[in-house]
Amino acid sequence: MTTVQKIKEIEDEMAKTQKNKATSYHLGQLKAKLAKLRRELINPTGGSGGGGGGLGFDVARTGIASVGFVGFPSVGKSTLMSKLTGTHSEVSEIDFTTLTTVPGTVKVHGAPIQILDLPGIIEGANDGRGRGRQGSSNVCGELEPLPNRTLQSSPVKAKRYSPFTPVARTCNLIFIVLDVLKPLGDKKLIETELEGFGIRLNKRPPAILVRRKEKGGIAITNTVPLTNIDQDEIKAILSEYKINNADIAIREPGATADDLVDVIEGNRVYIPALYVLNKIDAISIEELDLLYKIPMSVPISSREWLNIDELIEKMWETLNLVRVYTKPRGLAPDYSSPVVLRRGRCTVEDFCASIHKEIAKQMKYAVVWGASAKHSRGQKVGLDHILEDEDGTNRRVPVSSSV
Ligand SMILES: Nc1nc2c(ncn2[C@@H]2O[C@H](COP(=O)(O)OP(=O)(O)OP(=O)(O)O)[C@@H](O)[C@H]2O)c(=O)[nH]1
Ligand SMILES: [K+]
Ligand SMILES: [Mg+2]
Repeated sequence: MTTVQKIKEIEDEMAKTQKNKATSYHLGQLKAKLAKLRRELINPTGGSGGGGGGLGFDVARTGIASVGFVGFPSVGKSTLMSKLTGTHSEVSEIDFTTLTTVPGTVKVHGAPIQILDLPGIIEGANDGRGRGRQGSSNVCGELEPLPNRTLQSSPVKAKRYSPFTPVARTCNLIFIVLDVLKPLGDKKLIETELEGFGIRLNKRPPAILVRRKEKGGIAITNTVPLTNIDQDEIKAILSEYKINNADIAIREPGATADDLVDVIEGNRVYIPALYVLNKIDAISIEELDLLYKIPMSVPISSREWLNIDELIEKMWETLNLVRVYTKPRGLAPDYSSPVVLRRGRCTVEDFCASIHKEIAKQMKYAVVWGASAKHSRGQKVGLDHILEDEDGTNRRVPVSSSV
């Protein structure tokens, strides 16, 4: 039996098992088994991660942040990418027009952001057409066009896997591009596809600690009520992973068995996602009103260039970047090309490192003004000072250097 067949078998069994006290141990076991099989699929040779590996598609990465366009064929990913970045990516009404990842760059508020136009998601891993999964022959990411997918096919019968999804794991933001003229169920199918690759959308890592020990058995503590997972499930999962001695601390409200599996597997990536609802030029105002109810979504028309400003603003907010303007001594700050840092990695040291790795070593202090500084005329700060968006700092950070 192939891994894909084994996965299908477990999924079928889970679908027909009702969750109750008597079945929770069994369900916990199945969830852990499923996660292990999926890991094999991401990374067939074993080992860690699945950050792309042999299945990924190498593309030169530029800019401080990247946005990957994920979606079924012909939803308008390339139309959007081409117009947004000015980089040509073939557009046509024929499905699977884009066969490799096409990178481009768009400058938003002075920050260069890489856009990755990914090929349309493929269906049919179960019947052997989902290339890239079974062997290593697909490492270059080349694909032949496949016949049009059937829109009505049920999610259980037609599992869709794309060998390009691993690229999505490395993005800072994912645009799930949907065609508003097609069934909304496609949203769920894409989410499931990405989840299968260890991608968690619009979610934080669960606050669950698993500390393995040499001996002493299993000790479970929880600071929140366990509403979605019970002791049997926890035990089944631990046993499936052959964890016999460990302290488990659950602090995540509403933690589930899947959360626990995620923590044990450890190779999950947590990426924000926006749902880009394309082709609104082809629907009525009443239908448009309904679309606005979908959380984290932006209705647009890439062909008619409608509502793109809102999309760019949402993209900017969600990327949560920190711009730092540098100021040469005696001159006005340079507002045109900020140093762009990512939230959580935006100390003065990170700032220095992004210019030159030697700078931090020589630096005694930096002068910073803006939201993170105490006074408007500038504050002397050390390497560990955390910068805020639109802060300014002196360009000649090293006191001694000859920059
Ligand atoms: N009505 C309408 N059609 C659009 C819009 N955006 C794209 N299209 C059309 O949809 C078709 C597919 O567009 P592409 O940009 O090639 O779609 P894609 O998602 O890149 O497709 P693949 O590369 O095959 O996965 C083309 O005929 C486009 O002209 C839109 O906003 N409105
Ligand atoms: K297309
Ligand atoms: Mg395309």
